[in-house]
Amino acid sequence: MELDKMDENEWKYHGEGNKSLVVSNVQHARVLRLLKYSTEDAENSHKTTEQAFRHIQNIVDYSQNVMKPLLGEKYVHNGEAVKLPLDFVRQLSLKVQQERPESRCDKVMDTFSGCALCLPNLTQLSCCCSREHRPPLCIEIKPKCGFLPSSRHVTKDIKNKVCRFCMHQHFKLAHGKWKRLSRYCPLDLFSGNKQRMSLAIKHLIEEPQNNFKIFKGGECIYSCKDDADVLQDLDELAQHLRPYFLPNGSLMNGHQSSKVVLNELIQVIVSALLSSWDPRKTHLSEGRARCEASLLHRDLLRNTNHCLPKDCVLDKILGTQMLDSLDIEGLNPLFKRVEQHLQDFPKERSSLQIDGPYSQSFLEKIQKCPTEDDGSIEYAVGKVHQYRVAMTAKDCSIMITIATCGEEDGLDQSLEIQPSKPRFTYSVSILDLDPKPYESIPHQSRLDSKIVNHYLRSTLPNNQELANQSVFLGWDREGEDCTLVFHPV
Ligand SMILES: O=P(O)(O)O[C@@H]1[C@@H](OP(=O)(O)O)[C@H](OP(=O)(O)O)[C@H](O)[C@H](OP(=O)(O)O)[C@H]1OP(=O)(O)O
Ligand SMILES: Nc1ncnc2c1ncn2[C@@H]1O[C@H](COP(=O)(O)OP(=O)(O)OP(=O)(O)O)[C@@H](O)[C@H]1O
Repeated sequence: MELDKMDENEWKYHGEGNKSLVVSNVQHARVLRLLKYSTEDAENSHKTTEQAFRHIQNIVDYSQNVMKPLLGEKYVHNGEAVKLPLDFVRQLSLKVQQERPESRCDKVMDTFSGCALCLPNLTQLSCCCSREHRPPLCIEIKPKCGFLPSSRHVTKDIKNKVCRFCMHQHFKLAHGKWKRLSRYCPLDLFSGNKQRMSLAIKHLIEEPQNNFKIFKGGECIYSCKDDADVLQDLDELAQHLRPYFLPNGSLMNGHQSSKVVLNELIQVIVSALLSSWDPRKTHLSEGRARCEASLLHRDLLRNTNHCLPKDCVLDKILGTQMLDSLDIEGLNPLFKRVEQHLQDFPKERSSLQIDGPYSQSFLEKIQKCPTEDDGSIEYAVGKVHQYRVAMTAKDCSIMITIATCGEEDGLDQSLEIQPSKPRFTYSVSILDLDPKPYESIPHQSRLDSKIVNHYLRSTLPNNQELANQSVFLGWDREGEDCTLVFHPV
């Protein structure tokens, strides 16, 4: 890529999240990830080129030096910070504007700094040796948090029974973020049990929200529609997938074939998520792997063995998420200890690496953090760093890219679901591995209370937990909507 000869016509809109907008190159398997600002402070908060470049370099360093060692070399692509001509970035911003979903237009793309992150396009296969030349399929899953907390600091028993995602669904529905509840439960996906995993993926397909997308040849063919009233068209999706999963000339009729095709897709996703070269298993603790809100029959939840192949992508993500060992409720006092220490010794902010640099020594602070609280600032900082890394792992996405291949395509990585079925070459990657800001911890604490209180109020009206704890009624001042809540004493 020649940075001084950038042409906006060679790039197109690819997708976006809350913090960044992504464009893909029409010829090469590369994307540019540009940061976004909220429209209110776009004028005031834009950074100088040097500051923006440092910010993006921090993301690269964090991916490379912190997340890659934790998640595994093969899954993480840290990318490269680049400086682009301002004219190119402005033209690009105008070009992509009409493609952007309305729900994301509360933020604008950074057109001031010219800085971006250049990454491989993970919807393409780097070595696509398929002889059939069918465009690769890519399945993107944002799995979210896959375990229940076991921390003794948790004050609400419901947090030991129902997972954060399932509780959060009710809060999101009430606040208009989504129009329907998703039946997906991350604990089913992370269970390692193929039946539970298949059901989790089926629920993601039914209601993708921001947790599931499919790309074909780099184009997004399936995701949550901006008009969330519209139900997903599964037959249309199956039409796209049919050539990959059903042999030519299959006589199956429309609806029947859609079911078969989607089922095959689910089996391929499960196999890719569980694929590992390591024969060992990670056993999951029973109590942390079952969510009472999951729709699965209790017997299935109870009678299954919960384990993940060691080093499969789910094992790596779950292990990193579990660095949050204290839960936000146990972390909060340690965050306050760090805050107090920084007030007393502001110069130590840099040696404690509160805002980076995300170097080898940042990783060491995480890995060498004492297991018991010895009252030290080192313990508190280590736990805060661990929590932030766990937050990144709770918000990352998995990309599974597959292409059909024949018997003769001697491939290193291939998925064979059953000998009679098509074989796929595949790659699995993890994306969106940005550091979560230290300053966001108080927000996490407030959000946690809001989600749990809302869940208790909305799903369990005569809830014993609330009844036991409430002595007087008051207004939740943290809530944007000033909802009536019970205050524990
Ligand atoms: O807090 P959560 O669990 O709602 O996660 C946020 C995500 O919402 P979700 O629940 O996945 O729809 C949210 O995703 P959406 O904007 O809702 O697509 C972001 O990923 C946000 O991260 P960041 O602040 O942009 O770095 C995420 O915030 P962090 O908590 O990871 O900072
Ligand atoms: N390297 C990549 N290759 C292909 N597609 C990508 C790549 N990076 C990002 N994308 C696409 O762009 C979308 C937005 O990227 P990303 O998730 O990094 O944004 P974000 O703003 O950080 O998200 P969040 O809302 O989680 O903060 C992704 O969901 C994915 O579809």
